[in-house]
Amino acid sequence: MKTITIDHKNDLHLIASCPAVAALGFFDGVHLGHQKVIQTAKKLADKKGLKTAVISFFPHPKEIIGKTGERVHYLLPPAEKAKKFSRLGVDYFYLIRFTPEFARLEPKEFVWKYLVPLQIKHAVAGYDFTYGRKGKGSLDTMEEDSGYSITVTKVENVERNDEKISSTLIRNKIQLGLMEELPDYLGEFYETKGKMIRTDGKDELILDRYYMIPPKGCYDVAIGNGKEWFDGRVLVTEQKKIYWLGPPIPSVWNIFRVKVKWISRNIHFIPEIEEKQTKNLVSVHG
Ligand SMILES: Cc1cc2nc3c(=O)[nH]c(=O)nc-3n(C[C@H](O)[C@H](O)[C@H](O)COP(=O)(O)O)c2cc1C
Ligand SMILES: Nc1ncnc2c1ncn2[C@@H]1O[C@H](COP(=O)(O)OP(=O)(O)OP(=O)(O)O)[C@@H](O)[C@H]1O
Repeated sequence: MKTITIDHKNDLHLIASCPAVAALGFFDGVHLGHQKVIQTAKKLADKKGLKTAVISFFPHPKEIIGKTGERVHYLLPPAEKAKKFSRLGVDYFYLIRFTPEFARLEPKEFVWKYLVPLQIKHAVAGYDFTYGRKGKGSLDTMEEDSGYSITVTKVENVERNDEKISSTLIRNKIQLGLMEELPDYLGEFYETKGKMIRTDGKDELILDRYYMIPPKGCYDVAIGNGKEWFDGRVLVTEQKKIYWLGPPIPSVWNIFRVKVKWISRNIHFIPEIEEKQTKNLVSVHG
């Protein structure tokens, strides 16, 4: 898969792309609803003999046009989103820099300045996808906006428990520490990346940017070093610091860079007691 970052300086006619079916949207977390949209685009592309593209944005539109200072709690950094797209069989990931200037484009301007030069022949999105200034464009307006050069497919909502799966719903679950419920929405456990560092005799996990950390509590997790997974427990403190609680990690493990799969909140461990104990931890390495 080719990732192409686009800002207003790019001349899109010079980008080496092929005619494609594009899935459109922000796709934070690449949850099961997003996967359905991308799989639909892929199937249609295969049928039409075209490439599959995802057109997305960064940062999140809310950070640019929302109330000043509004912070979006991202589920995944763009590079991890890209890996998930690649696994779904996407050929081109066009990542457009969302700027105030870009947000002001009228729906038609977006279609003619971006979709047409990128050779998008067919667009796929969910019912609630919008584009252009004040989100005035939708799949219902895209065919006309493009002078009927782009056809569209609207994907039915993917639901769980009578509710539309959404990035917002997943963010809310994480904020409540309901990590064990996430596979129902993501199709797998929530996975984050970071580094494990030793500070004051304790092993602290520092997540990379653009991931969410659940609230204060003890969690069962699995950490991965790229080859294998190791089960253990972490403590998340009020200040969102994450400490490894054990069991001791085999010393042969290179654990500087780690993946962390958040499995469930462990209600048998009380954060206050664990926090006191971490103060006495000397080493968790075997
Ligand atoms: C060219 C363009 C301009 C946009 N301008 C606005 C805007 O003025 N206000 C707004 O709330 N959203 C704006 N958006 C964001 C869209 O409404 C929408 O959130 C975005 O395309 C992602 O779709 P999704 O939320 O369905 O994933 C714009 C999007 C595009 C592509
Ligand atoms: N549950 C779903 N079923 C089908 N399509 C979906 C679903 N959720 C989102 N989509 C579609 O996937 C694309 C990306 O959507 P978007 O990033 O807005 O997801 P979202 O989960 O609704 O996010 P948020 O909660 O931040 O609004 C859009 O085309 C959107 O319509």
